[in-house]
Amino acid sequence: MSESANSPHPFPEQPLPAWRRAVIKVGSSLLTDGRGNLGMRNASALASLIEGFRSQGREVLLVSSGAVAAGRGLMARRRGSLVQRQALASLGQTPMLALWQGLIEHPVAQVLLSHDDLRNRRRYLNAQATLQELLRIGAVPIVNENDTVSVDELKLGDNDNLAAAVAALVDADMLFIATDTDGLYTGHPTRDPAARPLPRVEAITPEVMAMAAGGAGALGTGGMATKLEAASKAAAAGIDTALLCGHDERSLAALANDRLHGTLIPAHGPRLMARKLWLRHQPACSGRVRIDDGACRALAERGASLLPGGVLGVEGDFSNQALVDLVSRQGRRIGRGLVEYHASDLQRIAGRHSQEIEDVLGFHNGSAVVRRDNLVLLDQVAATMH
Ligand SMILES: Nc1ncnc2c1ncn2[C@@H]1O[C@H](COP(=O)(O)OP(=O)(O)O)[C@@H](O)[C@H]1O
Ligand SMILES: N[C@@H](CCC(=O)OP(=O)(O)O)C(=O)O
Repeated sequence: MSESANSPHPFPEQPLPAWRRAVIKVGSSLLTDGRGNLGMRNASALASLIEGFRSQGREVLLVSSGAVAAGRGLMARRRGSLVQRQALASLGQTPMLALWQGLIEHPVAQVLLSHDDLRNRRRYLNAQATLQELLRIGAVPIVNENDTVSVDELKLGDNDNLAAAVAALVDADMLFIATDTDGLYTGHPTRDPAARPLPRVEAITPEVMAMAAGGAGALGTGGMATKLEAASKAAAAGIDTALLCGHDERSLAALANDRLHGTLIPAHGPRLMARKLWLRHQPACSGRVRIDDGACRALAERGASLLPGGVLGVEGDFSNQALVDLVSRQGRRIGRGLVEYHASDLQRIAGRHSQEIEDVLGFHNGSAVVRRDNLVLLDQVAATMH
């Protein structure tokens, strides 16, 4: 097949940025037919591509949708209510994984994640360590949402965003989102006769998001909108994203040669440490720490750690390692970070020299209240929060 039925106008070929570790996200539309039966054809071509990358010494993680659609095929059921879809995901997950296992020669490893796993610092670090170890031993991790417990994700069709989160989690260089259309068009590719291909998108502006307003295909859930959200998060994390058609032979052959027929959304800047990304994407803080002008300057201008001497006061009851907002004397939010001391202990060492911590508290968690590698400034936070 040279041109997808969902892609009325071809995309020009362009070079891909160099990459060594990539996340490839495969949508339900590529793995199942209209009735939800799992299909070998596209999966087989994608598996060959993955094997080709592996033989070049490159690392690949797969984020695969298709569990709900496969479960639906098994039970000959419509998607139904949320709990019915969760049950279908549970039924369809094993056949979906078995499909990949039969096609990928390297060992494949099932990884089920929910957004909560990425929100909780300890679970996040555990997931990161497991994925790194799987890559180290040469396995291909196959990630999906843990649909049994992920209520919102099923409603939103969030595997695109999950793929961006996984790419950041493992410090990937590249995020490939393979779907049933060639890339981003200026309007819905089959419903809008004026829709034109966009081979490169520098920034996901509201105007670009509006192009994806047409919703998802028959089997997918998020449509282009969640793919653009994912690309925006990846770009902010310093990761390039490519949107491409996963059932177009020409597109897959080009990819094997580091060329793209699709949409490239380049990274905005250098890659950020995964730890800082995690800090940026947390929705809420447990408390506030008010800091003086000298501390504000030291954080902003010198990238310094926050020391107890710069702390004016504490609001909220938080434990050590909680995420707190750092605010100026006037109450302006400066940044956020993981705090080394419990709120009540921090209150007692506020304004003191680091050397006095042990005398005051009887113990010592280090000289900093928030260490520089556990801290992000507001302009960095604002860039990706929504
Ligand atoms: N501007 C657009 N450009 C390309 N595709 C679009 C656009 N707007 C909506 N779409 C739809 O998004 C679909 C892909 O998303 P989705 O169905 O969720 O796939 P997947 O299952 O791969 O995640 C396309 O088939 C297309 O119908
Ligand atoms: N976790 C769900 C996928 C949800 C989803 O995001 O689907 P899709 O839009 O096809 O990527 C499943 O395995 O069916």
